[in-house]
Amino acid sequence: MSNTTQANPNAEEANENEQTTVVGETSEELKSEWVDYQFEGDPKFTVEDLNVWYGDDHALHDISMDIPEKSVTALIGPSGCGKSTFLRCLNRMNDRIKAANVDGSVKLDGREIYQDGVDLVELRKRVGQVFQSPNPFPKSIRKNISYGPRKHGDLNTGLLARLTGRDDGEKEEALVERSLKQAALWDEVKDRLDDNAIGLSGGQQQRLCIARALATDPEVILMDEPASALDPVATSKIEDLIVELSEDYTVVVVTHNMQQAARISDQTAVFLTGGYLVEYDDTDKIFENPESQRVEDYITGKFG
Ligand SMILES: Nc1ncnc2c1ncn2[C@@H]1O[C@H](COP(=O)(O)OP(=O)(O)OP(=O)(O)O)[C@@H](O)[C@H]1O
Repeated sequence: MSNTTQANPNAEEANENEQTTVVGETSEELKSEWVDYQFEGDPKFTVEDLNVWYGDDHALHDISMDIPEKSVTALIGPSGCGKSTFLRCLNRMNDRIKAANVDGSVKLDGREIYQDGVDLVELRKRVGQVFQSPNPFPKSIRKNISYGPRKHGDLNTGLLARLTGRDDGEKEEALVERSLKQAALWDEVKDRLDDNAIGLSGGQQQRLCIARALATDPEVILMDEPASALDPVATSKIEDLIVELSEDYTVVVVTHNMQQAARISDQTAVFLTGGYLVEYDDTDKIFENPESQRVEDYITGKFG
């Protein structure tokens, strides 16, 4: 059929231009090379042809990328380019947004998460999330940690459990201690576990939220601007923690702070305006020698 020619009479000329483009953004072929990040080890996530719409607004376009396990992947890019939308696709949090429509494939350990029959509670247990502003429950520090495992039926505590002799009090103590230690908060709160979490500083609250996410034994932790509401000292603690956690967990972090991405991540994906993934590579490569001119302009602060 000659439909293509009719629809785009300049197609031949365009093709010629593409072939002569060296570092141009018009070459789809080059673009896909820039996002074809090769790494050793297994992918935790395999994302293929992912598109997201909010009503008529096409927020993410044909995103394909593998995310390696037990490492830190940073998602960077200007405001509104779709970083949070992408992050929410990894544990299907977009399902909660009525206007959101997701098309494409996201596999976790090789198994499709966008298919009928996926247990979303189980998925979100495996893929935990920490948000931009610390949001502890207005409960004791201890209860913030034990809430998730209790909800998932992994911990029996409370009056009924005590009355029926199935109280997991000791297990709870161990879990609270382990999670708070993992989140580098134990030493600061061990003597006040029954105090309300709202009384903690912002940085402590955010580490408590990380401890809360860890308490349900996730494999992946998604973080959306986890330090943007914190002062430099608290930010530095969160950054150290992220690097430490990546020894055992797969961490995917959205950040506006490019120095932070450079400091903490192993690989960086750069999204640009309109919801396109433009380049994805080792963090050193992205920050020292990116392929895309637009990525270089963004990183050097020429726009965004
Ligand atoms: N719940 C929603 N309903 C409608 N549109 C949305 C919703 N969430 C995001 N969008 C739109 O989708 C696009 C991508 O937004 P998203 O929040 O994913 O970008 P972002 O890169 O994370 O931005 P920021 O860095 O400012 O947080 C934007 O145009 C935004 O307005």
